[in-house]
Amino acid sequence: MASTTPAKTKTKVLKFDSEEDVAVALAKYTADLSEKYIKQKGSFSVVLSGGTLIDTLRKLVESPYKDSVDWSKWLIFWVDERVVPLDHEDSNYLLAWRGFLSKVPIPTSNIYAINDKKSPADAADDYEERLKHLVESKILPISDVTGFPKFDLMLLGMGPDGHVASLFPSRQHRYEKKRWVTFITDSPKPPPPRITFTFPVINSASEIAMVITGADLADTTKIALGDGQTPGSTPLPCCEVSAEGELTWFLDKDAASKL
Ligand SMILES: O=C(O)[C@H](O)[C@@H](O)[C@H](O)[C@H](O)COP(=O)(O)O
Repeated sequence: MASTTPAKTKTKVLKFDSEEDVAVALAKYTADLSEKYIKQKGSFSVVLSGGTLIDTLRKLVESPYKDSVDWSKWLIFWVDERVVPLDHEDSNYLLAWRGFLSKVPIPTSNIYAINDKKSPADAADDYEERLKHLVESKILPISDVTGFPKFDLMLLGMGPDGHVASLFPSRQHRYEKKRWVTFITDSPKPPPPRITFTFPVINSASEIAMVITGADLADTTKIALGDGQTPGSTPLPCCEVSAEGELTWFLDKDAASKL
């Protein structure tokens, strides 16, 4: 199989005066990509995270985008999900449903939530199988570069410990190279059971937005963008993110304060 590390990622770092400005810019960026990919390939596959990302996406469900985006062509996935019932307060699906998905007309059949009746291991297998089925049905393409599925846009957050998705610095599954989706039963960030895309899948995306706001992320942002020192000998997960097309960092003033 071809290398899982794309040759060279184009990285853009955008700094904004406030979280509100990040939200405005993120909505325009996402709506522009939606138009570009729908024109190019007839659909737009978007991979969501949990955490504050959904709130930062809030401008996308307002005017003008609420009416101008062709929501019928969107496909929604999760880069990671907590293995809890979909109506549980900890569910990333529920978070996204309340803050985003319930406000726009994305067909329900295009929303790929996890199977919440399964154990973490089985839920990861099930999600990977469903992705494979979408590839076979030519709904999702495979990257020519890596051989992993290629999503149009991944919207990622980051933890102060440098985790992205549910790939944590101190957990071995961050090094998974073969699976598309893996699981963890002892996440250091609660709740403990989670499934997550692996780096080969994340790094095969056409576009990735790292959406980072708040002073508690300033040190990690400095490390991730290469100006600081990584504590310990292995790079933090946030330093391993790359995209086949473009990686764009959206930072507010607080997150960018140590750059
Ligand atoms: O399920 C999750 O917990 C998330 O997907 C996780 O990867 C999140 O994106 C980061 O922890 C950042 O979270 P905040 O945006 O809340 O800081």
